[in-house]
Amino acid sequence: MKELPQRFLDDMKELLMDEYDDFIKSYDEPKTTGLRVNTLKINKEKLLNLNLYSLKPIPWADEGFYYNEEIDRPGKSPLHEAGAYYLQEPSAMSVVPHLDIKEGDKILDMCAAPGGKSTYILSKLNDTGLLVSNEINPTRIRALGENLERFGAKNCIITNTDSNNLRKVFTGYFDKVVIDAPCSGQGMFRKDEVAITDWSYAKVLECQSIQKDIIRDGYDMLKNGGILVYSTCTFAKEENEDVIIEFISEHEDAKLIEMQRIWPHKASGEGHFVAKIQKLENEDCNVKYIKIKNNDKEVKDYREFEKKFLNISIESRFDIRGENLYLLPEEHPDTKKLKVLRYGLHLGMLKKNRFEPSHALAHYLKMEDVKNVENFSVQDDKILDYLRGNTIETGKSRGWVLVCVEGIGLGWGKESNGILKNHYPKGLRINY
Ligand SMILES: C[S@@+](CC[C@H](N)C(=O)[O-])C[C@H]1O[C@@H](n2cnc3c(N)ncnc32)[C@H](O)[C@@H]1O
Repeated sequence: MKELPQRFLDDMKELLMDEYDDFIKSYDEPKTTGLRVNTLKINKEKLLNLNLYSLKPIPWADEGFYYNEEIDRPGKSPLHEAGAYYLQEPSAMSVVPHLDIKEGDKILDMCAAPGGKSTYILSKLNDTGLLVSNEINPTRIRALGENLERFGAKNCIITNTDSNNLRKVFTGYFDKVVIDAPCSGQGMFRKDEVAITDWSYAKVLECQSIQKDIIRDGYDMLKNGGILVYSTCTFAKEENEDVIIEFISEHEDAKLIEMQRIWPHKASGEGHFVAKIQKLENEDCNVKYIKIKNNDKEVKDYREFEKKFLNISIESRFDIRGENLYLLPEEHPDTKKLKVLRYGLHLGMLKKNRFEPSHALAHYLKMEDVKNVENFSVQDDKILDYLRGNTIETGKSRGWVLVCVEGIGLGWGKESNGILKNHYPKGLRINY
């Protein structure tokens, strides 16, 4: 490993005192790796029974497991492509449990890309409530979009803006806000040498200034009694306790519920800081809602697709943008002042006299929701062939078919003359 910066070592010595030597020794250990089960798609027992990886439970996350990257490759599995789990650094899984999510909660993830916390929130919401998943960086937001799509939830809006713009739209609205703040990334040193090269004390102070701004904005967006969870993957006190203590001292009605650290020399994880704050003041909510139009005529082709190929009928909460048909979330705040990447579930395209289902819909539907299904075991090479973009010989001619792995939707195929034409998106096809 690269040499650690002297300023970092001096600060850690001052902070950790007698524990400092153990902390430094932890840098000789291999980095930890984890996966988190998406309970919207598969339960833990089923994944464990498939016996694919050497999984060990992560103590602070019910859905989380350590895997051994020397022998396991969970990122290269059709189950990963199907959104059955998300690969996440184990200590980062400690954040969402602090939100104590209840079904129906309205939640904001303010710094969301690539989606570690947002995907966990979607599993916990169990397709109820609302998640607004925001990312300021227009490049990083692409990975966020793909990861959230794979998780297959309908009540989700993805925005691309800063905390100040969000605050103007959502003051006093959310039950829970999570701020996984941009930080100087000291907890990344063991897994990424670039994090060591990029680090400087100036960066600590620069991040602290951003952190102070975004925590204020995040707090304004909570309703009375709402919970804010602030986290970082850095060890610097300046970016953790100092930010929280200054914030609490400036907000009489903010109650600090807890602050917790995961240290790499005390637990199996790269390290994380989490603070939980409750808002005990009334804030007028300024949110307006989108008016839902009656568009039965425009969605006629979609309804025909539904009758022919699905066993369910989706609620009439449609939004049509050009050829694109969306299902609005149950809670549908008006976000026209914000840059929005995704507003609810993309159902597909309204083409001339026909409807073409989207990849997002394939991830959303359960196997039993669809009339025509080709379901493969994860060990079957045909599923890899499908993910590579190849056609499948089925001997049937049923039209739209949902291709599944272990009962989880992966993507569409269109069947005619005994051949299933591949509709797995070109940009997502695998090369292994
Ligand atoms: C620690 S990462 C988030 C990781 C993510 N929560 C996860 O679990 O996958 C911090 C994110 O904050 C974003 N960010 C940077 N400055 C920001 C700002 N002023 N407001 C909101 N987000 C910001 C960064 O682009 C980065 O994606």
